[in-house]
Amino acid sequence: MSRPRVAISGAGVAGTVLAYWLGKHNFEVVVLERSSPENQQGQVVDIEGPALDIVTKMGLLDEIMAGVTHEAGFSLVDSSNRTFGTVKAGQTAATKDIEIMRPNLAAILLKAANSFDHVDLRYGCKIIDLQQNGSSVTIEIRDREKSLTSKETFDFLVACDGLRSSTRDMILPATERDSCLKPIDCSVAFFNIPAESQDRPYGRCYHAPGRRNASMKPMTDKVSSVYLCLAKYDQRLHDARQSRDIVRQKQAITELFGGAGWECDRIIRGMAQTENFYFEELYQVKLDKWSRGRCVLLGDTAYAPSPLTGQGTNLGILGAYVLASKLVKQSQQPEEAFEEYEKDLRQYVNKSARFFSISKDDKLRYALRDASINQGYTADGAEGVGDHKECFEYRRFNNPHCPDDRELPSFKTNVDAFYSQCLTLALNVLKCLAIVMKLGDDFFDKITTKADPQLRLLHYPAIARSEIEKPGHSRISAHTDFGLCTLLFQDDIGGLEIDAKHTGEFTSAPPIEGTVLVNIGDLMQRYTNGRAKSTMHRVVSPQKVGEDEMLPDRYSIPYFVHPDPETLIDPITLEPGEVKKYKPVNAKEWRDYNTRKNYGLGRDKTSLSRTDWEIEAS
Ligand SMILES: O=C(O)CCC(=O)C(=O)O
Ligand SMILES: [Fe+2]
Repeated sequence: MSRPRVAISGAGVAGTVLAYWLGKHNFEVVVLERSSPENQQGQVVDIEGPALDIVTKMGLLDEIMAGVTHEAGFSLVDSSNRTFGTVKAGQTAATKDIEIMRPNLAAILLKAANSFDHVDLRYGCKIIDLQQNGSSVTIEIRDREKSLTSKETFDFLVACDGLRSSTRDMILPATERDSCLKPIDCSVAFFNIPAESQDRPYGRCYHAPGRRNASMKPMTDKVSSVYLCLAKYDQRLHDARQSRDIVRQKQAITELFGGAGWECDRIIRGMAQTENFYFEELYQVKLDKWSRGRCVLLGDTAYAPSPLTGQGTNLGILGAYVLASKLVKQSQQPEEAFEEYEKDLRQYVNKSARFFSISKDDKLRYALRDASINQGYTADGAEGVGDHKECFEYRRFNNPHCPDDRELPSFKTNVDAFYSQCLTLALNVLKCLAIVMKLGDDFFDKITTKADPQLRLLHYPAIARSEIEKPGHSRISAHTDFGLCTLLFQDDIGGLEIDAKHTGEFTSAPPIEGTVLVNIGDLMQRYTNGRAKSTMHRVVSPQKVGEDEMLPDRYSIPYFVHPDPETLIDPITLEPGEVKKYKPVNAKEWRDYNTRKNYGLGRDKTSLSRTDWEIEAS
């Protein structure tokens, strides 16, 4: 049997790791890279979790360790370079154990892939057309150096030529080409500038007004690496990006960051001189399916989490390894191998799916046990047999039943990072609510200094429509949330419905890309003496259900915002003679009471009678 012949477009991290593993298993591999070897771009990347195990298996750990940057940690600085906080390496996600310059990592991986005779790396080569039939893919390759165009046939093709992959455009149907790129309204530039003594040992990060951020990391004695970021859409930057004109891009950035404080003027002077300059508007890539026939997508080309997550490299390495292992097992049925690769890897791309995919016994090791520590796993049926869901509750202070990063690689780190972002957003949402309710804009600040809100990862397993539409059944039945407010993140399956005025009439609240839904909770209703009404909501069948009449898995993440535990929620009256509609409640007792009630966990131990706690549904 002849060995399988595979084309890989893109010699980045994912492409070279794949070439290595397929080469090791005797595949004939042709890697096509449009740029030249010395033209590898990129700044610092982290390697962690399963990706670290993979490079270790490749025997590359020592070489990678020799090339790591030596950053002692990260300081937050003000406009005069005064430090107002430092986080040492290893204490946070900001400085990882293994941080390496992307071009250095790429060179190490490339050398490893190149060690096999039957791996052929071709630079300056671009795929300009492709055709596939049921058993092979024929691609037309343009070799820039030789000014030649040739056609070659392969058993399959793997596209991993980046976020804006042109090979992907040839593989996907026209309707999906642009729609898979999701802008996140954030632009970044990175480049190196001459080092100065203050650049080490700590990386430094400076926030300037107007959603601007400048960060610097120590690289070598000679150079430091700079990141500039604007966290909003900007027309000038957008036009400059579209023009592909580096002079114009540098000009737009100079206008934006010149005079912004800290070392921004030094940075701008350095940027004017630097050759290694990269500027990009950030996107995520999201696709329902990563393969078409004999062609498959890998790494950022298929699933780009955006560079801000720091996960792109790790997912690229992991994806390449998983794809190689499936192809080695099933080289004669690549379509099946592609499906298995996708099934396995999606768990890592969708972080909450990662937790729910472990065995039920393992999940139960992290079970929620105590209402006063509302944290841990709850299985399908725990909140009543009519609901069809499983949850993992996560808190920042009371978090004893959470798998650590060794038990479930990267899980806690990822959820933690997301949790902090939610907390910042939640406190800002509360501020807005306080302003509109004329309570004074720091009203909620005073009662959220040690707040321990609850992030809930929710999984609604795939289920037949007939099952969910039986009387008394839903994905989650109609209810109000019991905290102050809830930030609700949903995937794109749909099915959430809302009855904001408690009239019994529900309207659909479909997911809107890039938005977060905010529910008012019962505690806010009590606190505002009924001025703000808690949002009644439920999750039922989505408006469109596939021909098989099955509801697919649905994932959502509510973030329930609770005040400091000792807060007394005594209704605020604003009008003369206004009568309080609710008795005062202690925030912790309220939270415990409702948790116990929802999960049927033990008896109510408070002195108040049940009626004191209930909040009317109308
Ligand atoms: O999954 C959803 O969209 C809603 C979840 C929810 O309402 C809850 O967990 O309280
Ligand atoms: Fe809810």
